[in-house]
Amino acid sequence: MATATAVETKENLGVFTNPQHDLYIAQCSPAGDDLAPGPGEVLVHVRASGICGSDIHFQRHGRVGPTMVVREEHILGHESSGVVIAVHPSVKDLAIGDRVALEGSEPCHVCEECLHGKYNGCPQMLFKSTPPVPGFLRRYVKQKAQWCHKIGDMSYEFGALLEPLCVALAGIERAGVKLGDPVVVCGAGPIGIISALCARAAGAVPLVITDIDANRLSFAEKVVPGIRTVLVKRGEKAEEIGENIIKAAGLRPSIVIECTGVESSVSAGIFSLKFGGVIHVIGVGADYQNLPFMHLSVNEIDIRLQYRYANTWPRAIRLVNSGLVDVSSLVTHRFALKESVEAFKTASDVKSGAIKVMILDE
Ligand SMILES: NC(=O)c1ccc[n+]([C@@H]2O[C@H](COP(=O)([O-])OP(=O)(O)OC[C@H]3O[C@@H](n4cnc5c(N)ncnc54)[C@H](O)[C@@H]3O)[C@@H](O)[C@H]2O)c1
Ligand SMILES: OC[C@H](O)C(O)[C@@H](O)CO
Ligand SMILES: [Zn+2]
Ligand SMILES: [Zn+2]
Repeated sequence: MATATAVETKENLGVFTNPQHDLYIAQCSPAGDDLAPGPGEVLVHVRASGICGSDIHFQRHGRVGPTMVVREEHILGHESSGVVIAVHPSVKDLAIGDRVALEGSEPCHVCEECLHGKYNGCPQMLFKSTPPVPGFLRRYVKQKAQWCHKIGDMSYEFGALLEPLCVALAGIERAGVKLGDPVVVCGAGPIGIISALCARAAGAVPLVITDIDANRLSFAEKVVPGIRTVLVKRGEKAEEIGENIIKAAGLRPSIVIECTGVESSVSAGIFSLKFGGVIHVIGVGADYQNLPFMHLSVNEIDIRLQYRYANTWPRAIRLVNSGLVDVSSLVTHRFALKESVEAFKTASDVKSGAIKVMILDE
């Protein structure tokens, strides 16, 4: 097996933010002699990376929640795929030329959560792009072979979309969606739309999606066959939104998959649910939120939440390859690595009509 020293490389460039909220492209590691992968590692040329809402959050607000805080120069990106360009001799199951999707997780493998297969709860987790761990938004990255998922001849863009699909799959599993379940998705961003695609594939019917942005709802109607929409007006009471959801669905749903993290949207989802229903919250938001406690109590509504995913990639790859979950319409904008600043502007501007913005490198 060749090592990185045999590989011809261009300048390694990364997409950075910092505590001053700048966004810039600069030289980054690994470079030069450091490009050679270490034991258990491969060197990957990152070919496609999606911009996630949390990348925008880290840049604009400097943090996600109270613990994930940008305290120094920081490389963004955790929705990436690429091609293996060098392999350490200890790695037996990857070869130069393999296309791989990169999983950002790097857990400890020995704690209780890891041993029980819930490595997303690992207290020692080093998650790429969650500060202080640098992300994948760079040209070259060294990656443990274990966290490279082979994607065969799948396109790099689809490979990058596997990450938000994994978020949605973990959501569908924890929400417990079954054939014929009436399901509501709150928020028609990428996570909401992919969750709706997954819920549909899992047999949810009827399927409703909400948003405050009419364009996002139109987009959802185009890509998720048969979905019904509810336009939420700013300042509208959660109870009213709940009623509108029930009207659109024609009944009280049994499951809400909440993909905004906005307090009024979480409450609206709760008010729409039937007795014994489940609200599964993927969205992240304010550190403390008010919920309609007594309504939850007298309706025996279960609240579940989610922190990323575990063991979802193989399933996501099968779903995309089989066409059961069609992610082909989600990418609305494409930029080259050197245009990343523009890419972030587009992804953060609601008026751009962006759903998923991809950063590509040749
Ligand atoms: N739990 C996890 O592991 C995990 C993983 C990935 C993303 N997330 C979170 O999931 C959420 C969705 O991600 P995304 O990339 O789709 O984000 P996004 O910001 O693109 O989408 C959120 C959507 O919610 C809509 N919205 C805002 N307020 C609303 C309201 N009151 N009612 C209805 N809709 C409203 C917005 O218009 C937008 O379309 C984010 O909070 C993100 O940080 C969580
Ligand atoms: O880091 C906190 C983020 O919300 C998650 O890691 C998420 O974006 C993964 O897709
Ligand atoms: Zn993300
Ligand atoms: Zn662990």
